[in-house]
Amino acid sequence: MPVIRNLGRAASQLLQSSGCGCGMSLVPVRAIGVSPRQVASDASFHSVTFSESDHPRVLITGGLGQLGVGLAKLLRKRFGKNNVILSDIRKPADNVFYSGPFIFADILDYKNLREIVVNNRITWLFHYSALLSAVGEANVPLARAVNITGLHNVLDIAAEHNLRLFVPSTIGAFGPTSPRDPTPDLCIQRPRTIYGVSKVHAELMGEYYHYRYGLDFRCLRYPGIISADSQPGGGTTDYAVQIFHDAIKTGKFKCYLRPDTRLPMMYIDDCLKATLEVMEAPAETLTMRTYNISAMSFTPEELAQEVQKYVPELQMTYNVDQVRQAIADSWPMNFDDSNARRDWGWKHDYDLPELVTTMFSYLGSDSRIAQAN
Ligand SMILES: NC(=O)c1ccc[n+]([C@@H]2O[C@H](COP(=O)([O-])OP(=O)(O)OC[C@H]3O[C@@H](n4cnc5c(N)ncnc54)[C@H](O)[C@@H]3O)[C@@H](O)[C@H]2O)c1
Ligand SMILES: C[C@@H](O)[C@H](N)C(=O)O
Repeated sequence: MPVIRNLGRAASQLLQSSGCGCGMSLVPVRAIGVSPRQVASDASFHSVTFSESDHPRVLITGGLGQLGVGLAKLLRKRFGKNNVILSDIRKPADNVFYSGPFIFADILDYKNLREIVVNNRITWLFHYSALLSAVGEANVPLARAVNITGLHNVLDIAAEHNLRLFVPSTIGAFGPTSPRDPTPDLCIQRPRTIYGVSKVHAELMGEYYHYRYGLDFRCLRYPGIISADSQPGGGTTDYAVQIFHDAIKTGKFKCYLRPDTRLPMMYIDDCLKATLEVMEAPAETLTMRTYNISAMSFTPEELAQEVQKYVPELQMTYNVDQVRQAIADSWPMNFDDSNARRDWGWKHDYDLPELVTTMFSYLGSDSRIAQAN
């Protein structure tokens, strides 16, 4: 059992050399068939040290959802195709499979995830696996497992292997007792969805691991994200993507939120740009480890008016879904992201008109609109 012997040796060396005796530099390592042990956060038997000039070796979990494929594309452009591994528990489409490394990774399988990190010498991990707000309410036990147990696996592996870890949070981490207009970074967070509860837990656990074990944890609270070439995975803000597809295909859209429901939203390119920027920001510029980011806020009515500039005949009707409406009514209306703008220079590129123009230029080319012109 050489690995176990090494772990034991490292732990006892560290305990002996720990100056303050308070164990602050220890990271939690799970049992490998024996009782849990502690090893130095800079233990070298699993992690590989890279020089400053080397590219990170990246793993993206839950990478086949709305955001992961776009993130992989951006990171591969920056760090090289083979330095970015996309993973999920689903089967990738051909174009995704052939665009760069893809691997099966179930975040609930701790040992397999650990093996992937070790064998591929991962140094940065983007943890995208999650059940979003609406699907989470429909299956609370699964959401609890994926969003909370899965996060625990990722945190322990990241701490053990000195990874830089990005975990996205969300506007959904706030609740009805939070200030909603605007919502600052630090305020009451009492969300009423399992999704929101799990994201507050992720923020707090990540920050705790940062202060307790030195984990390089970075987190952004995303607004609802709008993308043209990927579908949302079952959230409350999905209507703002679907409206474009339905307007183009049928000229009609039935919205499940009330016309005056205001929520913060963002175009995917801004979201991914912010994610890379905060991961590359020098640690000393980060006065916090969890930041709000913002670009625009609109209601279904305002979005419809903007869409009607491209599809004037769009017929918008409303059939309110009580579950999603209650969620939206408890979320921020406007997001205060002044700390991100001050600390690491966050700046969005897309406002509402720019977003709508971009969506139609992606989706509109072989649509009814194009045929009519
Ligand atoms: N899309 C948004 O509007 C938005 C907004 C705020 C925050 N976020 C966060 O960004 C991240 C990515 O969001 P998304 O929209 O791409 O989500 P998504 O729902 O589209 O994709 C999530 C992915 O997780 C995978 N997954 C589920 N169970 C898994 C498991 N056991 N192991 C590994 N993978 C598993 C799913 O197969 C899916 O591909 C999530 O953490 C989400 O909370 C998204
Ligand atoms: C806002 C976000 O976290 C996600 N799009 C949801 O609606 O659940």
